[in-house]
Amino acid sequence: MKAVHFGAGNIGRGFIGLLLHEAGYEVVFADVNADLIDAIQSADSYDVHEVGEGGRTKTVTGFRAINSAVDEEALVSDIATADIVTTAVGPNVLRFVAPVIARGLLARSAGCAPLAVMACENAISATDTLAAEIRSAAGERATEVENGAVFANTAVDRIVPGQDPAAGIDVTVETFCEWVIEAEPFAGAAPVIPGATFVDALGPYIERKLFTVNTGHATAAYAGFAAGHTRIAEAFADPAVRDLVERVLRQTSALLVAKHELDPTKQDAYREKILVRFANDALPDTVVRVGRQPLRKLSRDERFIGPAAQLAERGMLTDDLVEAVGVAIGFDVPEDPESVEMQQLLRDLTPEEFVERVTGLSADHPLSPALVEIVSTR
Ligand SMILES: NC(=O)c1ccc[n+]([C@@H]2O[C@H](COP(=O)([O-])OP(=O)(O)OC[C@H]3O[C@@H](n4cnc5c(N)ncnc54)[C@H](O)[C@@H]3O)[C@@H](O)[C@H]2O)c1
Ligand SMILES: O=P(O)(O)OC[C@@H](O)[C@@H](O)[C@H](O)[C@H](O)CO
Repeated sequence: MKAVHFGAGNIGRGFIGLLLHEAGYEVVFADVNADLIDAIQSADSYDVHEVGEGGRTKTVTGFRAINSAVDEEALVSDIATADIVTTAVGPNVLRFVAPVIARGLLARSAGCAPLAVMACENAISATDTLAAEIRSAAGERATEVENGAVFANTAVDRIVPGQDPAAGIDVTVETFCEWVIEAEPFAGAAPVIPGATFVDALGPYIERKLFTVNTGHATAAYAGFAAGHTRIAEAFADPAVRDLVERVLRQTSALLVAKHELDPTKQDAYREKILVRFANDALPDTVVRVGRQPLRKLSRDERFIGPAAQLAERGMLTDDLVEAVGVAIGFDVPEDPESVEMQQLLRDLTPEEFVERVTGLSADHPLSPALVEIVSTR
């Protein structure tokens, strides 16, 4: 069995690659980072170090690596004979990996089993986005790629921080992990991945994950950055940062309970477990990594505006989320291109224009006035 995985970075090596290996797949990592690909190609194994309570070290073997920027033919040939294609490249990169996946799908032999395609990104319906890009890349042959693949959305949860360059290709991760995959597209023939959970409806899972783990994480990052902290655990130990995170997550939990009819007690327990994960001092995670790409994080369906807009539409409280957005726009990190662009937009646009451009909300949306006000005060 073979899986081609795009993105040999933190989550690629530290989570998806590990679980696919444990499920018995040969993993072919595809990445555009030449140094990383060289390092993976010259290794026979790498270690995934889980840190925190009960942490263990797991070893991954049986992988190969392809530089997808220079060796597209090899990649097409591996996709043509693979069972699974996964991605962990970032939601904005999906359109760049779609054409080669389309080529690989079109190169498959007639009669071979459909290729399972699963995007493992922090975004709602990321596989649907990837599928649309693959169909578009296939042009007139879109029906052929559609018939040759099963596209399944997923939700992935494991905090994998940036890695110490001295660690080589080994990865340090938290002990917790959860990979939830929608079962329905497989029509009863889902791949066997013991570390993953297949569910009938992914919607509640991805929103619960993105609007709890990621909303809280980003709030800790932006408030931590504003308070001068470097590491997430250090930021989260700051009572003012923790207070904002807890308030924000009470608001997103109210939405999740109301919208998905989650058991409030279970959602409280889920939230508390996440707060413990943020406090994991053994995890060398930074506010700069967690806050990365603030324009993506402040976009319409993402971790702040997604829940806040839905709360506002339901007439529910949004003040803590709006406060967090006000803190987020202070994220000023010269090495993060989206942070630089956001600061430029703040200088160039009126608050009304900034809110419309960045959040995608029109002026008549019930959340817009509060956002315009918070942007005006910064
Ligand atoms: N790190 C985490 O804690 C975590 C947890 C859950 C989900 N995620 C999600 O996983 C995805 C990846 O995050 P990450 O933290 O692993 O990032 P990362 O930067 O460590 O890894 C991304 C990898 O993708 C590669 N890449 C970029 N463009 C590419 C292309 N065109 N083709 C092939 N490879 C390409 C990069 O070189 C890099 O190695 C994101 O969507 C993120 O939100 C991350
Ligand atoms: O990957 P991003 O940029 O969408 O979000 C940063 C972190 O919040 C994220 O990577 C978490 O560590 C992860 O989502 C935990 O499952």
